[in-house]
Amino acid sequence: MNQKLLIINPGSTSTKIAVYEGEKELFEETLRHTTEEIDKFKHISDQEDFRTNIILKVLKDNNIDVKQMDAIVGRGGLLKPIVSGTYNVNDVMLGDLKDPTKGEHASNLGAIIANKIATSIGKTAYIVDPVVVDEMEEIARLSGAPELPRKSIFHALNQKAVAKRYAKENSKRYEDVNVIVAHMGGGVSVGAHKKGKIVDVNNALDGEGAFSPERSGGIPSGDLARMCFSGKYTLQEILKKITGQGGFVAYLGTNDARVVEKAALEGDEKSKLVHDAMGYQVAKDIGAAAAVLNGEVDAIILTGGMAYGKPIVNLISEKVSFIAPIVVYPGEDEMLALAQGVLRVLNGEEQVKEYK
Ligand SMILES: Nc1ncnc2c1ncn2[C@@H]1O[C@H](COP(=O)(O)OP(=O)(O)O)[C@@H](O)[C@H]1O
Ligand SMILES: CCCC(=O)OP(=O)(O)O
Repeated sequence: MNQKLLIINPGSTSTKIAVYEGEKELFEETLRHTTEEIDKFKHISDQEDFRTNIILKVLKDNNIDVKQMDAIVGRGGLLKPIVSGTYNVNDVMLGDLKDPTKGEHASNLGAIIANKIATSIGKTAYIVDPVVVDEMEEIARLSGAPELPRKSIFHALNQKAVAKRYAKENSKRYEDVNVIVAHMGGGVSVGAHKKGKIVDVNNALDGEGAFSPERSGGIPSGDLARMCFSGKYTLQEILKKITGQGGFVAYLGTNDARVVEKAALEGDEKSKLVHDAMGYQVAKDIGAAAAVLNGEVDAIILTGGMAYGKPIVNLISEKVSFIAPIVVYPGEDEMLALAQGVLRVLNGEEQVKEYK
C-alpha cells in the first residue's frame, strides 16, 4: 500500500504544504508571506507557532486528518555541511536548527515543524537534501581571505530535482550531463552541475551572487566593512541588510517579484531598473558557471518562483542563450523530491542517514 506523507516546505517568502500518497500528489497549497508578516519576528525560530498554526489550519480547512500520515517530511535547513540524502530528524539536528548562531533561514523550520507534528501522532520526521548539501570542489572553496572560505548554502533540493528531471526528459543520466541551474526564489542560487555533482554554487543566503527579492547578494566588501564600523548599525541590522531586507525589499519595499514585474511593465522606471539589474546579475553568474564547466554545458535551467515571470526569463535568456539551450521549469519540484526521498527510505531502496 502507498504511504501517506505530509510535506512541509518553509521558504523565505512562503510556506508550501502538500500531501502525497506514494508519488501521487493529493493536495498542495502555497501560502505567501509579506515582508511585514515575517519582519515581526526577531528570530526564524520565533516563527514556529505562526507557521505551524497556518499549516494545521490549512489541513483542517481541507478536511485532511494529520493522524492518517505515515511520515512527515520537512525541508532541511542550516546544518553542518553534509552529503545529499534523506535524514531522520534527531535531537542533534534540532539543536543546531534552533541555535541562531549557526545561521537563520526559514528552511530551519522544516525539520522543527515536521518533528512537532510527527511527535504528536507518534510517527517519524525526515528531511531531504537540506540547503547545506556540499559537493563543492576544493578549488571553489577558496575566497581571497583564507579565514573566510566559501560555503555551499543554496536550494540543493530543487537544484538536484530539476537537474535530474532535465536528464530524465532527455533520456540521460544525471551523472552524464553538465547543467547550470539558476534557482530564482526568495534567494537566488546558480549552481554548476558537473556529471552529478554541484561543484560550485553561490552562497544564496549570505551575500554572494545575484541579489534577490530579499537578499543583497554580493556587495562591495570594503564599503560593507566601513558601514559595519560606522557606529550606525547593530550586527543584527547589518545582517538584515544582507538577508531579509536586501534586494527588492531594500529598493522597493516588497519581496513579491510579481509586484515588481507589474510596476516595471506599467512604466515605473525604478522598478524596471531593479528588476532588470537582478536579471543581469543572474545572467553574469550563469556565465561564471559556464566557465567552471569549461563551456561544456548541456543546458541552462531557470527555475524557482520567479521563473514564472516572462520578462526576467526573456532578459536572462537573451544574455546567456549563446552558452547552451535554455530550459524553464517554473516553481520547483521540491515537494515531489521530498516525497521521493522519504519513499526511497520507507521502501528500503536507500539507507536513511543520521545527522551527527
Ligand atoms: N507568476 C509569477 N511571476 C513572477 N514572480 C513570481 C510568480 N510567482 C511567484 N513569484 C515570485 O517568486 C518569488 C518566490 O519564489 P519561491 O521559489 O516560491 O521562493 P521561496 O521558496 O523562497 O519562498 C517571490 O518573489 C514571488 O513573488
Ligand atoms: C538558504 C538558501 C536557500 C534559499 O535561499 O531558499 P529561499 O529562496 O526559500 O529563501
